[in-house]
Amino acid sequence: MTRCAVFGTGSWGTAFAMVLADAGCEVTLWGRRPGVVEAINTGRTNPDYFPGVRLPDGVRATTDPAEAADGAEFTVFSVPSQTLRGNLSDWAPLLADDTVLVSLMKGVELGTAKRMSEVVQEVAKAPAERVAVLTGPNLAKEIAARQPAAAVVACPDESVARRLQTACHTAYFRPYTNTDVVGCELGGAVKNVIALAVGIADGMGLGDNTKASLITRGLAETTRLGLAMGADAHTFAGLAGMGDLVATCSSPLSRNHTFGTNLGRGMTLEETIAVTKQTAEGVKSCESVLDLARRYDVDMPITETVVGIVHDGKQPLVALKELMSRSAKAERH
Ligand SMILES: NC(=O)C1=CN([C@@H]2O[C@H](COP(=O)(O)OP(=O)(O)OC[C@H]3O[C@@H](n4cnc5c(N)ncnc54)[C@H](O)[C@@H]3O)[C@@H](O)[C@H]2O)C=CC1
Ligand SMILES: O=C(CO)COP(=O)(O)O
Repeated sequence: MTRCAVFGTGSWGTAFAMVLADAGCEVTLWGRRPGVVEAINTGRTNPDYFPGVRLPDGVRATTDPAEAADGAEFTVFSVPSQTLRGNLSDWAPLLADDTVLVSLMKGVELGTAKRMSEVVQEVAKAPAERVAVLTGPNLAKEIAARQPAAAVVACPDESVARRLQTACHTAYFRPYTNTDVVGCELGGAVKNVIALAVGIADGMGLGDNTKASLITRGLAETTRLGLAMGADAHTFAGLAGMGDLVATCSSPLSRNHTFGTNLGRGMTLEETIAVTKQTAEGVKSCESVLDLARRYDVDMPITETVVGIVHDGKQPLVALKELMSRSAKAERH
């Protein structure tokens, strides 16, 4: 039986552990909080994230990272992007040389502007061919309810992507393979920033034309950055790009969307952070995405606007007026 380790008992770590177990794997979840680990092992549920959802028998949990990592063919990471480097420094010595390292995370590291697979490669000293990412329109609560969804598993070594595809393929979860890791990761990280923008617009009471325009132009700026970084344009028209934008920008389940809505309704940043219980990656990653845009000399006006509102205290109405008063352009430039 395929053994998997999943580091992180939050929303997505737990739901993806369920997917792996439903696909026939034996999964050990690592969690830092003993109460959650105990509840998973004895109550067969994760009450903090999915109360009432029974976890498959193939999932157990531990607070011991060595126990989680032991014998894992796939080692999956699902902690907040900004803590991964610190976490993985502790775990790296425990990981087998041949385990496939899988990132579920949709963020870009502050300061270094590195994608999560780059952080994994660097800290675990693993070649790119042994590092994979999983992304796409996968709101954890819907996956935990076993509603049908598709995803992308990306790795430069397609045979590794195929192995991961098999490991997480169930009747309700349909993963496709891709070798464009850069495009897949950027799609996931930048859509969180665009979801903040759409949420802000929703909170301001704006309608569907505004939403569609932000999604479409958001995809245009994601693609521009991706092309500058060597990604394949087709990736952005797929599940990692358009697919995840549609899910995240339209769903009240999205933490990024909800975060933006609260800001758009007039909450301060501090008030919004206080009511946000789970990880909204775009709040920090909007700055690192803008950092990438500057490093690659790419124009990303929506991302810039989000940074202005979230970090520089710009009023949404003022920011929106500035965005709309940019010079007229060709749709493709
Ligand atoms: N929730 C979702 O629907 C989806 C989330 N993702 C991505 O998955 C990643 C994880 O997000 P979620 O599980 O949703 O977040 P979450 O907030 O639900 O869970 C995060 C987990 O990390 C733990 N954690 C927090 N700080 C930590 C630290 N310093 N060291 C170690 N562990 C720490 C928390 O205790 C929690 O178990 C993010 O990058 C997110 O973008 C991707 C697809 C879907
Ligand atoms: O990535 C997600 C869905 O694919 C989840 O989005 P949020 O992190 O905004 O909840």
